[in-house]
Amino acid sequence: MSSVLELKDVHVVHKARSGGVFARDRVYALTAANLVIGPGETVGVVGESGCGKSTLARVLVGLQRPTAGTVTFRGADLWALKESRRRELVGSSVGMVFQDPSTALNRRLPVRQVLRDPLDVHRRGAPAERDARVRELLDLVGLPPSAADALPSQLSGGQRQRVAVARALALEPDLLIADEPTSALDVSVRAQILNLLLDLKERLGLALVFVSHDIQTVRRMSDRVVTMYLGRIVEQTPAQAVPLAARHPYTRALFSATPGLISPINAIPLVGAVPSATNPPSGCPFRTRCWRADEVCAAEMPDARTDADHLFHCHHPVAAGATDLELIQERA
Ligand SMILES: Nc1ncnc2c1ncn2[C@@H]1O[C@H](COP(=O)(O)OP(=O)(O)OP(=O)(O)O)[C@@H](O)[C@H]1O
Repeated sequence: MSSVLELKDVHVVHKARSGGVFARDRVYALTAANLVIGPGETVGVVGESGCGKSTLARVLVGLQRPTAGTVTFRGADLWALKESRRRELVGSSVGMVFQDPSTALNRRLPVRQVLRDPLDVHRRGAPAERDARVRELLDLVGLPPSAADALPSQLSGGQRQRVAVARALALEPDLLIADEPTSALDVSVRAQILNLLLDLKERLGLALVFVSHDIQTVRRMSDRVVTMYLGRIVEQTPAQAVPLAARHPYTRALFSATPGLISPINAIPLVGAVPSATNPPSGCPFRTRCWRADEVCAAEMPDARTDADHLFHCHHPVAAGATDLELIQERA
């Protein structure tokens, strides 16, 4: 498959922020991540808080340099490039929409300048063409031309997020990364922003990576669901087959706990807390909370197993099509 972007065996290790017990403590934010984003594809990323979703998003948009592994944009090894070339490649291939448009946009600049900035930095077209592009971008995200004169603080949260989307699209990227793009917005405008992203994706043929706590929305929006646990991608499932076709016990538990899906009352319990990312368990990261785990899971990280376009890391996967009730009974 041709790819817009590819991660191969990517690791991100941070020094622990103050509060780590020892100065040498390391946080394993992303471990051995392999991911291929195809043209026009929507990939949804799910997992509990702290599992590495934002770190993955930052790697995908070239904001986070991996500690190890390769990030390939349009066939080029991103971090092997000179800085100027890397900035140019990232700028023209990928746009990012952050969680909170109030902090993501410079409050002192009018919207016109917010949108012109990437065009100026990357010297796109003559000045008159840049102004025309600003008008085009506003139209693309459903804002009137008069919005160009407003300061971000004069706009509503939903309008600000539209400006943020327009800025992300300024250089005509192939890929848009949206990290929790609606969680800072009023419930009433969330659907509008999600619909805008889907509409733009269709009209512009964009690939979209959508990170969210809201797994129902991820499932609805995506072609493929990527499940993360403690810094690892543990499963990649075609979205229309989630949750019943998911084979990783964690994906099943995560989705069964979502109201409105399959069994809102009889959720598979996720017992215990996520272990610390400074001291992840040996073997499979989920094994300390998994009802199927045995000594093999403690000894070895499971290799990727594939089944058509489905991929999972588990020594003891659940049967495809097993119901939540069956899994709850098995667990009891
Ligand atoms: N700059 C950093 N320095 C130290 N640790 C970090 C840094 N950035 C992230 N981490 C840690 O790396 C792990 C992954 O963080 P990340 O923000 O990617 O998770 P997340 O899944 O996006 O969480 P959330 O859903 O709460 O936003 C966490 O343990 C986090 O505390």
